[in-house]
Amino acid sequence: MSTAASANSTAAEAALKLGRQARQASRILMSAPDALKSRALLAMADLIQENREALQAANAKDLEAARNNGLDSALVERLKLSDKALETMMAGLRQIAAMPDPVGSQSGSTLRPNGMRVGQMRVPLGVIGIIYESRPNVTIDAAALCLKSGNAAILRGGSEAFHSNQALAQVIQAGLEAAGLPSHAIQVAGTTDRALVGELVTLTDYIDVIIPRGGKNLIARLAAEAKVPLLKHLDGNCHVYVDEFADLDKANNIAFNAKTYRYGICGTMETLLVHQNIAAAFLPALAQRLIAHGVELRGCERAQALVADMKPATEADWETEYLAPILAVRIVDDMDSAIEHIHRWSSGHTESIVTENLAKATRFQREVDSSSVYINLPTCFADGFEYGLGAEIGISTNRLHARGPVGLEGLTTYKWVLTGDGQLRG
Ligand SMILES: NC(=O)C1=CN([C@@H]2O[C@H](COP(=O)(O)OP(=O)(O)OC[C@H]3O[C@@H](n4cnc5c(N)ncnc54)[C@H](OP(=O)(O)O)[C@@H]3O)[C@@H](O)[C@H]2O)C=CC1
Ligand SMILES: N[C@@H](CCC(=O)OP(=O)(O)O)C(=O)O
Repeated sequence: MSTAASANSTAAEAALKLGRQARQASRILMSAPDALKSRALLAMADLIQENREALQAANAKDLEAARNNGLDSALVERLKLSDKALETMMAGLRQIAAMPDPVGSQSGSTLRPNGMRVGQMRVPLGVIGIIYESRPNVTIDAAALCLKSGNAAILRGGSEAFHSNQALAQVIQAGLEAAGLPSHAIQVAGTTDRALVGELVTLTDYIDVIIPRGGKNLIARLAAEAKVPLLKHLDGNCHVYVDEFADLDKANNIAFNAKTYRYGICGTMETLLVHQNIAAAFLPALAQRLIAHGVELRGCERAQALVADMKPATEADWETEYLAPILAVRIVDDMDSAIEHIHRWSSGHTESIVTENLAKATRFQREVDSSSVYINLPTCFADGFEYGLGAEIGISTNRLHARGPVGLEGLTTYKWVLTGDGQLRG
């Protein structure tokens, strides 16, 4: 067997093992009592606290390798298990433990003329495979949300976070054991081999949904190879449109926050659209503030005429998710042109309008077809915790079955439940 063929057969075996174990665990997890699931989550939070040093030591290995490999600073930042990141992870686990269990809740009960009752019951999706970026907090957020919603999970994080994720896997395993839940309920892939991803996405007997969080490279592969349904969490080419009726101070702060809160997250504004009537009054001051903060601006000709230090933007800039201190700027004739630009170039993640005109704001919110559409808010609010979901698996850019930040409810589906008293059909 050639080396490549042998690597693939190893990946196939590893994927099959993960899938089988997950399916077995999911049968138990589907009907596990909330008290046990919450006990496991609280145990994981305590274990993070107790193992802070070991977790940060594992993370230090990843950080050193990342710096040696010249990883971009925004990406190094999201890789870091700082004290604050650990605190946030523990808070998230405790918060999710305290949330109501969606599994088993019933809704929409109606009484049919023949006396039978028809309703719906929330049930887990089953086994979820998650392929995500090099961001260790996602390992805990995803584990917590999947467990609480009764789903078994196979987690495949980015290769730069390998040591951190292996250390977190031990915390997850110990937490499951402490609650007497199957240890395969949440499995963290023990390899960075991308061949495993290729195998996992074909395991239709064992995996019900794959959630890919990532960029164009990942999705190109999955679009070609996946047989398991995908709940895509893809790139965020997000826009802020500053309308002619905007409060300019408010708009300045919103645009600045949308770009600079964190450059590496998918909710970061990548293109600013400005109505021509307020461009001269608005753009130079914001540009000065952004440039002083280290942001490079690339603009259309009209924007360049207003800001000296602006490079020319090309079509590639309208399309690019920089995830970096770079912002594309375009002056538009009116709101319709802004919406047209968004529909042409947006990735359907998150967009925002800044205006004091309620009618225009409402029309923008209705007509822009992205998973989240804001009025007078920065796009970096695209986050499950900020939406009150406790945490998020990510931001779904799918149209089905969940859109935007996906929390517990997004990880469930429903079954119809009917109750009668011997009614017969026909
Ligand atoms: N909508 C959302 O919720 C989210 C969207 N994103 C988007 O992700 C992108 C940035 O993250 P980034 O880390 O660069 O994403 P990547 O797409 O490079 O990586 C994400 C994951 O996919 C894996 N991967 C990438 N390409 C392949 C492939 N061809 N075959 C198998 N596995 C692959 C990576 O593994 P490996 O480590 O081997 O490269 C990693 O685990 C941005 O576009 C961002 O907006 C990110 C997070 C959440
Ligand atoms: N929603 C999260 C970010 C999610 C996300 O995709 O981040 P990243 O992995 O940096 O692209 C937040 O706002 O912190």
